[in-house]
Parts: sequence; C-alpha cells; structure tokens
Amino acid sequence: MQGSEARSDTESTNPILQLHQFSLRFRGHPEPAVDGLNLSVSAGETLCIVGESGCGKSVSAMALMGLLPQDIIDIPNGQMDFEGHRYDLRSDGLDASTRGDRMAMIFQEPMTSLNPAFRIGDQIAEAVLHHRNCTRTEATESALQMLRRVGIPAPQQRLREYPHQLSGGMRQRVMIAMALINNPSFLIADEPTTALDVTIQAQILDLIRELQSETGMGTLFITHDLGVVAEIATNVAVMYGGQIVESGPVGAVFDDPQHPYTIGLMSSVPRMSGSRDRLITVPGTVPSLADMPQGCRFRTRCPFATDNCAARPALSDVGPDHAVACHYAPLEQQDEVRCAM
Ligand SMILES: Nc1ncnc2c1ncn2[C@@H]1O[C@H](COP(=O)(O)OP(=O)(O)OP(=O)(O)O)[C@@H](O)[C@H]1O
Repeated sequence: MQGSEARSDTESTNPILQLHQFSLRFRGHPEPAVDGLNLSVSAGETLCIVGESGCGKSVSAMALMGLLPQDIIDIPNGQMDFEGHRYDLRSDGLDASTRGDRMAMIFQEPMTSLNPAFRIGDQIAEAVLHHRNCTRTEATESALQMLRRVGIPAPQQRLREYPHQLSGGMRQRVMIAMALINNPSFLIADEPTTALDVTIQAQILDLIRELQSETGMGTLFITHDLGVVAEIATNVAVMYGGQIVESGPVGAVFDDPQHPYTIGLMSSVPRMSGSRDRLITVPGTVPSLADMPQGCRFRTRCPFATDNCAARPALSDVGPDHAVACHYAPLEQQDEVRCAM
C-alpha cells in the first residue's frame, strides 16, 4: 500500500471508489477544510472515517456526493475514480443521474432527507422513478419490497404513513431503504446511528452489514464513535484538521495505534472496568480553519511536538497497509504518549 492512501481493499480486489488528493476550501477561508485526501474502497468493504467534530468528515462526504453548493466552496485539487469513470472534482462533480442511483448516502438525521409532507411510499417510489423507466405502480411495489427488506413491520401500512408517524429507528430504516432502492454499488453513511439509542443503533449496524453482504456494495462510514468502528469497519482512516493522520486495517490501527491523536482518541473511550479514574481526553479542541497551524495540524495539541513539526509529515507506512503521518512514528513508547495526554 502507498503510504498516502487510506484504503479498504485487499490486494486481490479492485476498488469501487478511489479518491486522489482531494482538497476543499470554503470561500473566504484560505486554509483548506480538507487537505490532500486519498481514499480507496472495494466491493463489500467498509472504510470508516473517524475523528472529532470539525475534522472534515461530513464536508468530504457531501463533496463526494456533489451536494455542496459551488458558491460556498472551492475545490483546488481532487480526482475521483468511480465505476470506471474519472471525475475531475475541480470542475466535474458526481452527476445527478449517478447520485442516488449508483452512489447513495444516508445521514444522521433522517428528517433532513425525508419530506414531512409526503407519504413514505411516495418518497421511496419517487427515488425509483427518478432513475428508472417504470410505472408508479412498479415503483411502489419496489418500495414495498425494500421496506420488507429493511425489516419494517406492516410495510403495506407504513407505505401510506408520513415520517412523523414513525420512530427514529424506523425512519432510519426508511432512509436506508430509500438509499438502497436502486441497488447502489457505493454507500456513504454519515453518522447514521449517532441519534439512536444503543439497541436501535446495533440493529441499524446489523442491517447495514447484512445488506452490504447481500449486495456487495462498498461503504464509506463516517463516525466519531470508535465502538461503531470496531463493529463495522474493514479499514479505518483517522482524520484530524482535514487530513488523514493514520489509516489501515481496523485490527492494525486498534491494536497498534501510532499517531498521538489516534492514541489519544482510543484512550478517551470509556471502559467497563469499574475504574473510577478520570477519563483521559485529548487536550484542547480542533482549531478553527482560521487558526489551523502550518505543518502538522495536530502539533498545537500534541505533547511531543517539536520544531520539526512545523513541516507537514507525510503519511508513511509503519506496517502492512498501515500508514501514519507523524515525524515520530513508529512510536515505541506508546504508554508514555498515553500518560502525557
Ligand atoms: N459552510 C461552512 N462555511 C465555512 N466553514 C465550514 C462550513 N461548514 C463546515 N465548515 C468547517 O469545515 C470544517 C469541517 O467540518 P465538518 O462538518 O466536515 O466536520 P465533521 O468532522 O463532519 O464534524 P461533525 O462530526 O460535527 O459533523 C470545520 O472546521 C467547519 O467549521
């Protein structure tokens, strides 16, 4: 694996989606919100992007889907290979015929995607009619089958209901049904379980996994919850300040985290050990774009930063498919890092 690429594929499979050197700026902000992102995801695999609030996870996903208005963003660099087509993201985003068809997205809050004024069945059928040459009756029949597939009880009745008549977990299932109705090869899931209680969260994660193994779609799953990553990821990319700081197979990153930020994130996960010690946290917060430091963007929070960190560290291999962007990786004294945080 090239050190600069967070990947979710094995050597033997071809990636469904690859992103090369993608950068994005909000107009009026000289510092990029996303800076030189490389990703690769293969069929049936899940790449989790993880990081604190504000690190650039959602804007990256929205930009890939072509959902950010051009008047607020500038894409100075970036190419995307998807199903044999190369998109130059500077000028050529995902087209409307591919969005919602071959590539689909689900969001944290289903009510941002579901229209409260329309019946569930009509909304799902509309997603079919937009992309397929079929009758409304056929589209409604597909909607019914899809509601069954995502485990909605009494689907015939639910078709005629409005979003407010469903629980949060059911609405999330409807969103998944709507996203998968056209059988996409690639799904972007942006914190789809964050607003749900843990039992419903587990059901939704199971559902996504099950549908993924049935359809073989590749998934980019965005979350700040490392428990969710452990459940669902094939590979993980840790983002900080719009850059990937560590990436690799989930086992390698979880068993042997190498970036001080990853180690900090993992140390701050509460454990069921019964210990009453205070939780370890990563000190400080992600700087705003206006205050983003040059070089290593984590250096203002890193206990090990030195003058060397004024230069941007490259994402370099520290193990098979495992890459880290830190001048001091591989870290030999991980316990020291944990203690220093
Ligand atoms: N419309 C906007 N104008 C200017 N800056 C923005 C805008 N939207 C997001 N940003 C900035 O872009 C950066 C990345 O935000 P983004 O929402 O992608 O973070 P995130 O990692 O997804 O966070 P969260 O987990 O809270 O959704 C942040 O610094 C944020 O303040």
